[in-house]
Amino acid sequence: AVAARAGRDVTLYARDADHAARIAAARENPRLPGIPLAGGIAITADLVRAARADAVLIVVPAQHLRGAVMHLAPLLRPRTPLIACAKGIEHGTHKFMTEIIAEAAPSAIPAILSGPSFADDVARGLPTAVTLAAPDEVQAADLVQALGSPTFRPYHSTDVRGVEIGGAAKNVLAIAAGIVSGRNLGASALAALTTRGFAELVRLGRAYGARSETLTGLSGLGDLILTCAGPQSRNFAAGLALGRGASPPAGKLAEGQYTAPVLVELAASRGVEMPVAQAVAAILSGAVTIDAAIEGLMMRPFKAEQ
Ligand SMILES: NC(=O)C1=CN([C@@H]2O[C@H](COP(=O)(O)OP(=O)(O)OC[C@H]3O[C@@H](n4cnc5c(N)ncnc54)[C@H](O)[C@@H]3O)[C@@H](O)[C@H]2O)C=CC1
Ligand SMILES: O=C(CO)COP(=O)(O)O
Repeated sequence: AVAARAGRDVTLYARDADHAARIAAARENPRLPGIPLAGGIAITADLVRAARADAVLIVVPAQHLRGAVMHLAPLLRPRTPLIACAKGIEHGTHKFMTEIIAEAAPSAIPAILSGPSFADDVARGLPTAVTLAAPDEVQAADLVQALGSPTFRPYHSTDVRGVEIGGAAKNVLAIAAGIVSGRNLGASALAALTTRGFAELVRLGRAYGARSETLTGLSGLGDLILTCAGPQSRNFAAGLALGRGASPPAGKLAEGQYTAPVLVELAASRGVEMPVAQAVAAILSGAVTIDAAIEGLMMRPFKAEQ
């Protein structure tokens, strides 16, 4: 929808032919009900046709990115920008989204699009600002020109890893924010949790050489604020349910559930303290109860704020 609004010729690919046919007939994606697809958008289940593009946005969940890119790679023209829109870290390999693209499609140009942007808001054409990062600044700026419009404002960046860390970490922290709300711990606790969560995100980012303007920018602090604000976020909603002693809503992708254990492993491998993320991972694995995790966070030794 964004690319069409920016004047691009757009092909929307779905791997399931029946699903593609239903979207084409209804001119609406069932995952975004009530939002008509712009007339010019072509729908296909033919990957060869979809791959004949000047640039590709890949919007599969993080743990499925490698598989999707492996199918796509042999069909792409060399040096096609492949823009990952997923937020996460691959299990087992600890790889970020653009690292997976670089491995699975070595002749493509890896890029990442991230920032505070609920699909529903973006598709409706509500004002949105995001970060688009690629290793080469001219390439990143070209992609911004191709996708930007009066309602969608991408900022370009070359800090690919900083953008990826913000997007992956904020989902885990949003689960924690949801838990705090679900447990009725109050607005003060939610603000404290979000702020100390941000300190963790920054620590991990710094360990990877991320720029501070990225971590405090749209893809870091910006997306953390959005996702920790309420149940429109699926990650927050998952945490909210857990906090109330229920199961996360079925059929709603909460990437933070998959990212949490990998994020904790990654942080440990770099000697970075991430107690909130650690608590989320432990709650999700059943290693601790929510109340014990909260007590554990509050009982940590007092220290200087950093
Ligand atoms: N929905 C949102 O507001 C936003 C989502 N994201 C990120 O985008 C990523 C995807 O999320 P959503 O689109 O919301 O999830 P979703 O669950 O609504 O849709 C994911 C789609 O990918 C398809 N899929 C899964 N594996 C596939 C494969 N191997 N090949 C082709 N298609 C495959 C699924 O069938 C599904 O239709 C996540 O990493 C999420 O964090 C980022 C910003 C906003
Ligand atoms: O990443 C998002 C907004 O920027 C979407 O958040 P959820 O996946 O938690 O719904």
